[in-house]
Formats: sequence, structure tokens, C-alpha cells
Amino acid sequence: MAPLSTTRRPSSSITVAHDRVLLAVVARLSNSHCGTPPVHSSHRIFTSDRVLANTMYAKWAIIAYAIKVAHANVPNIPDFVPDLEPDLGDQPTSTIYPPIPSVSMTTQVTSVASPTASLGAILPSQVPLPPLQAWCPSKIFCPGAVLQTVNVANLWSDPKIFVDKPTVSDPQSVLAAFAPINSTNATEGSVLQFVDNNFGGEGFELEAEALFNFNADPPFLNKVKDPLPRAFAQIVHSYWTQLIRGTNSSTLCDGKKCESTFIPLNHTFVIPGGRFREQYYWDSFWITQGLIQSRLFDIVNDTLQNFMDEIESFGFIPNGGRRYYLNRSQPPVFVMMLANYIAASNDTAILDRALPLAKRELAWWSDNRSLNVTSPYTKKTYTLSRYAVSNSAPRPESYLTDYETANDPTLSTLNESERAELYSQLASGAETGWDYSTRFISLPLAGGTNYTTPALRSVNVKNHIPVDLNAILYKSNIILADFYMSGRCANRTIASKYRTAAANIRAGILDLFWDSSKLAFYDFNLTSNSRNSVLSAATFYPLWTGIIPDELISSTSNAFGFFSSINMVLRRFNGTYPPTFIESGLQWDSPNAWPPHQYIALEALRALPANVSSGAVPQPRTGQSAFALVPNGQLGLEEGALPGQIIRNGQNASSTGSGADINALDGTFVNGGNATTGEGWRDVLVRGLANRYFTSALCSWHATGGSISGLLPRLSDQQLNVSQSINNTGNMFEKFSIRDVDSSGRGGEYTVQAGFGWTNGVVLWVASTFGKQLVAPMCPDPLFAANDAGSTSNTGNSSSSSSGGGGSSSPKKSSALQINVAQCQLFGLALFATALQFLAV
Ligand SMILES: OC[C@H]1O[C@H](O[C@H]2O[C@H](CO)[C@@H](O)[C@H](O)[C@H]2O)[C@H](O)[C@@H](O)[C@@H]1O
Repeated sequence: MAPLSTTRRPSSSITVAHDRVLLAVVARLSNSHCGTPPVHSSHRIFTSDRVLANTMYAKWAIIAYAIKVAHANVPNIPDFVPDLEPDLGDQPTSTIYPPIPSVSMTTQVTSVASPTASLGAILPSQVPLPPLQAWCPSKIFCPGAVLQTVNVANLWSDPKIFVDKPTVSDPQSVLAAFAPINSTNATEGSVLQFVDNNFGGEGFELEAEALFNFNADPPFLNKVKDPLPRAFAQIVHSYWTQLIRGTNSSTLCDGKKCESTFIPLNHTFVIPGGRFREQYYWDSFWITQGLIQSRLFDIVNDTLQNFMDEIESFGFIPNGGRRYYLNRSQPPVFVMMLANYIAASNDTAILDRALPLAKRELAWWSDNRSLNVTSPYTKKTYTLSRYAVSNSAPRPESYLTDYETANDPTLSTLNESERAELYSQLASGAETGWDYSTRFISLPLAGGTNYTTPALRSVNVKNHIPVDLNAILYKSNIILADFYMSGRCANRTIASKYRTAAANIRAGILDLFWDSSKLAFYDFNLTSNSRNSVLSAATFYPLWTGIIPDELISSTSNAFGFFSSINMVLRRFNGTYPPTFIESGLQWDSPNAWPPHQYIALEALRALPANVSSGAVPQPRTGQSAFALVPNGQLGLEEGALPGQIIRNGQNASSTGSGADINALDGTFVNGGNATTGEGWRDVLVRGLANRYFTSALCSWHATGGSISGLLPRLSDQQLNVSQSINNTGNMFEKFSIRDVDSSGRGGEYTVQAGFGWTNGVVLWVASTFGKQLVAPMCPDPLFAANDAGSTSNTGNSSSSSSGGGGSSSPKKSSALQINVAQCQLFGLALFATALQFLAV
């Protein structure tokens, strides 16, 4: 094995956090068996074995339990993950709250149609069909007469429902049944009848699976000191049992007897939840980070095997596990997932299969998504990548949305090629994972100042070179170079090829995206041939993936300046960090905050070297807010243009000056954990953001019916009624709100979903990584929040079923105090709130 030398680094700017993963992986490569048949250390359930496996599960569970009792002090899975925190091994084993929920074997739902027009009404007239899409041959589920007619009938509020329904008979019979209603006289009722007669329930091809190796009390829980966050993390850990799926081979369509959009997978997988009933690409990064904390390495392996199967079949990893996603991918995090898995499990054998396929995936991005960009700043040219999907029709899963965006009668009429280009931009927006965000729109807006539909008309993704995508590709090239440096797979020529590609991307990122005066990374806009000026959470990706500009390494005040918007968010808002600070109605904008971004911001903070991150947190001058600590121009917005923090009755806190920082407490933030002596500014921000994330996840779960026996009583029916959660047991939402910690996020083209894979993954990772700093949050009283104009979307009924698993209620005193933080502060009671918070722990 080649010695580990510093020469593998293109510069001194590699992150500490990721070196830990890489060093662990490289050290294990000497044990890899390049060229020998792959041996998977994990347990794999093949489709044909599943029925047998499920019937044997009870028996195995009894045996496993007996073994566990006999070896009560021996963890049943070795602890391979490099420990970032000392184990609190002397703590009592945490109690199990509540009993692990049983696995529901039902994956199929049939959404009840709710047509907006009467059944006798003639369908609205249609525009001509878009061109047939070569990548999507189905005459039923791909752009064509059936898909357009069913969408125009607008039978459900979510167009994804139709394309997730398998047919109940052969495609020819379905098309024959459609022929009579393919006319200008078709009625709502005839389309509804056609769907009812010819299509089955959504999710028919999937089955819930039992979780082998499930340890209800995984070791990482001992890292969480405070009983409430620990009990909550344990419940979230138990939710894996509800999100595990496999392909039900007995219900699969063969394309002749019936047709469906589901892509069958050979291995077990975790779904996000709600309407997302298939495996998703970039969601799986955070899902697998959570599974690693839960020591469910076999499911991580299965997830990676599924992605490898897809690379083999399609040459790339599609957006998600449906055929209508086959024209696009998502942020390419496969190689990073692979490295994390090997570092945690020691399973270097996976590289035999994974390395050639990882190479193939990177080649797909290079062949299909890269271009040369010449910097207007230095005149140097770099090969970088962008999101760019070939497509000239509405996305099948969002057909009506895209159709209406393109044919909005209140906006200018598009000609055929303009419409095709719009559809291509919209599909490219879905490929970014940020569908949709003002981050990628062209200004001025096509159609005025309204951000919603006109903003979608203005999506300009293909003309952006995104900083996040290139940071991920940089890291993937570095990881592959390291994989090829050692072990039996060693090939220095290949390693050097990846290292050169990484160096090129790194140089491009620092030239095109890095603004050394504003101390932030911005996307490069090909339309204006300059950097964008509005900050987004993408600024944190380069530090996460190991690129730290010299300006940050050499100066504490610059390093703080880079992260000062996190400080601003924690002081100004109740929640966590938004994708952008623009409120648009699009879901990847304020006021939403997404779990992956909190993870990436935390990892970026951890990547800073200690010498620039240990000073005290700078304080704003009298009369100023933390906005004044953000480098001039970094946000691209004036302070008064930032989203408001609601106080009461729809009234906002002051938008400027010291009154804006209503969540600042002496030395810390409301719901930001406990200040300790000797903390540097980085520690304060990490503690604050980690606690805030837990606050959002726990308070929104509690507000929708979650409770923990002896620790967190169930809310009253009157309080639960606010979110229509009287019959609910707690939702884990896919996104949160920056200013409403007990609420889900909102906006976008579908209703907010519960489940939720990446939310749970980040909860478990935060618990495992920052467990010592987590404290019980103060959740607002929903009855008070109900008076807020903007806080009504936190409905427990937002999605089908995937969270759940609540405990029994208890009238005992809660350690999560039901006080309203904003109200306290309004009356100058911030210190009182702090005192209560300390009492609560
Ligand atoms: O159906 C609309 C869009 O839904 C997905 O996007 C959103 O959910 C995904 C799953 O959690 C997530 O990966 C993505 O970041 C979200 O914006 C889907 O990925 C899109 O392709 C789809 O058009």
C-alpha cells in the first residue's frame, strides 16, 4: 500500500471532517480484494427469498433476542464508525420509548379522486400534444394523449398519483378503453371511469419488509445525555421499520399483462415517505447517514447495490425509482455515500463491484453534463458541470403543473421551441434536487413580480454552473483517486487522472464561484457571464467537500464572516437555515428549511481549522442586529428585505436593528443549547444549529401528536386540533420553517410530506455527532401559534402514513416546556426564558 502522504492533497485546504472518512477508508483498502468475486458482508434478501424470509422472521427474532439477553453487555454489531465524541458508556441504557411499532405490510393506497368539475362537465380544451419523448416509450404513462387527458381532467390534487398506478390489464386493452374518450366531448366522468376501470392502487409493486439486525437500543443513543432528545432519537431510529421496502415480485408488471412505471429493485431500500414511495437518489445520502448511526449496514449496502444495478442498467442513477425519472439524475452523491459506508462498516469488498461502476457514473456526468467555461475574472478555462436535461414535454409526475406553466393564458404565448426549452429547464430544475428555487431563475421574471407561476416560467437552470454540483464532483474525484492509490485495486495512472480532474474542478470553483470580498460562494450565471449576487445554502458545499479558500484559513474574522449568516439566522429566527433568504412560494426558498442543508452547514463548520474558529462570537454594536456582522453585500439583500419572524397574530418582529434579533439570548440563542465556558464561535454555531434542528424536528412531531411516556405528554385535543392531528402520533416532516419551529415547511407543487427519510437520517446523525450538546427544546403552544397568519400549514394529515409510532400520553410534567418563546421576548423576558430552559434540563 502506498504510504499516506500529504501529496494526495491538491492543497492544504482539505477538510478535517472528510479526511477522517478518507483516512479510515484508505487504511482499510489494503484488505480489499480487487478482482475477486464480490462477497457482501451484509445480509441480502433476494426477491425470491423474501416470502420465506418474512415467515422466518419471527423465529429469528426470538433467537436474536435470546442471544442478546445472554450477552446483555455485548453490542451485537461492532462499532466501526470513527468516534467523534467520547462514548458515554457509563450512562444507563436508555429506556425504549415507545415499543417498536409493528411493520405494516400495506404499501398500496388508492387515492380517492376529487375532481374540481362536475362529472358531466366536458373537459377543458387541450393544447396540441408535446413531441413523443424517446427516453419514455409508454403510450400510457409518458407524454401523449392518455397522460394529457387524465391530467387535464384534474382528478387528484397531485398528478403523481396517476403515474404511480399500475394498469390492471394489458396496455393494448387500456389503450382500447381510452379510444372512445379521446375526443373533444370527453367528460370528467368518462375519464374517471376509465381510470377506475383500468388502473390499480399506487404502490402495488412494493412490499414492506421486516428489518433484520434491528437493535432497538443502538450504541449511539448513549452519546445523547439529555433524556428527552435521547428518547426522541430512539423513536426516530424505530421509524426505519416503517420506511423499509422491497419489490413485490408477485405484483410486478411485465409490460405485456400490465404496465407500470415502477423500476423493480433487487435489494431492500428505504423510501422518503408519503408520495415518495420509491427510492430517491440524493435523499439516500442522508438516509444512509442515519442508517449508519443505527448500525443497519446491510440496508446501506443494499441501497448501494440498487444504485449499482441502476448504473449497470441505465448508465447513470436516475432521480428516483420510476421510469418517468429516466431522463435525469439528481446531485451525484453515490461515491460519497460509498466512502461513508466503507469507513463505517469496513466492507472494502464492495469496491470490487463499486469502483468500475463509480467510474461509469462519473463518466456519465462528464459526458452528459460538463462544459468548458472561461472565467471572465482570470480568462482561464475549466471543465465544470451543470444540471441540463434533454426534454421537451411536461414531467409525467407533474404533468399538469408544467402544462399550466407553459400554457398560462395570463402570460405571453410561447411558440413550440420556447415551450420545449421551458420543459427542459423544468426537468433540469428537478435534477438539481432544489425543485424549485429563485436561486436558478432568470431576472427579470417572465410575467411580473409574482414569484410562483411566473418564477417557474423563468427557471434558468441550464444556464447556471452550480457550486454545489461541482463541489460534489470534486469530492467524488478525490475519493476515487484515493481508492485507486491503495489496496489491490491500486492503479496510480487512474488515480492521477482523478486527481487532475479534481484539481481542475477545485480551481474552477475558487475562480468562478468564490467571491473573496463578500466571503461567499455563488453560482456562476452563463446568461450574465458573472456570479449570481444572492446567497444560497450552496455556499457551504465547498467546505463540506474539502475546499477551504485561503482567505478563510488565514483569518478568524474572515472565517466568521463566511458563517455569519448562520449566526444571523440563529439570532433572528426560531428555526434553521433556509435555502435562500427570498420568500417566493417555491419550496426551496424561505421560509422553508431543509434537513440536508443543516447537515451540510454543520459539516462545513466542522471543516474549519481550530486556529480560525476558536475566538468568541462577535457581537453586534448597540442598536444593530447580527445582520451588521455579515460582510457587505454577502446576502445580496438589504436587512429590511429579509423574511419576517412572526411574533403574534401575524405581526412580525422588527425587520432591522437590535429588535430583529429576537432569538438572541445572553451568550447563546433560544433553543440553541447551553452555553459553556471556553466555547469558540464555531462551537457556539454548531451547538446552536444542532439544537435548532432537533427543536424543529421534535416540536413539529409533538405538535402533530407525538408524545413520550414520562417525558413529553401528548398535547390536548384542542392543541392537536390546530394541526388536525387528534388521531395522529407525530409526523417527521420533509422540510421545516425558519420561523415556526412546530410547523412543517410549505409551498411548492405538492403538499408537505411526512415520513421522512432524510429528516430521520439527519436527526440520528445529529444525535450521534453532537449528542452531548443537545438539550430539551421549548416548543411553542400550538394554540398561540394558531393565531399566527403564517402558521396554519402544520397539518398532521399532510401525508399518508409513514411516520407514526407515538407513545402513550402521560399527565406528568414535561421537560419540553410549553411556553411561547417569541411572546416571552416580546415582553423583554428573554432571560426568563433562558432560566426556564436551564431548569428544564
Ligand atoms: O413530483 C415533484 C418532484 O418531487 C421530487 O422532488 C422533491 O422530493 C424529492 C424526494 O424527497 C427530493 O429529492 C427533491 O429534492 C424534492 O424537491 C422529485 O425528486 C422531483 O423530480 C419531482 O419532479
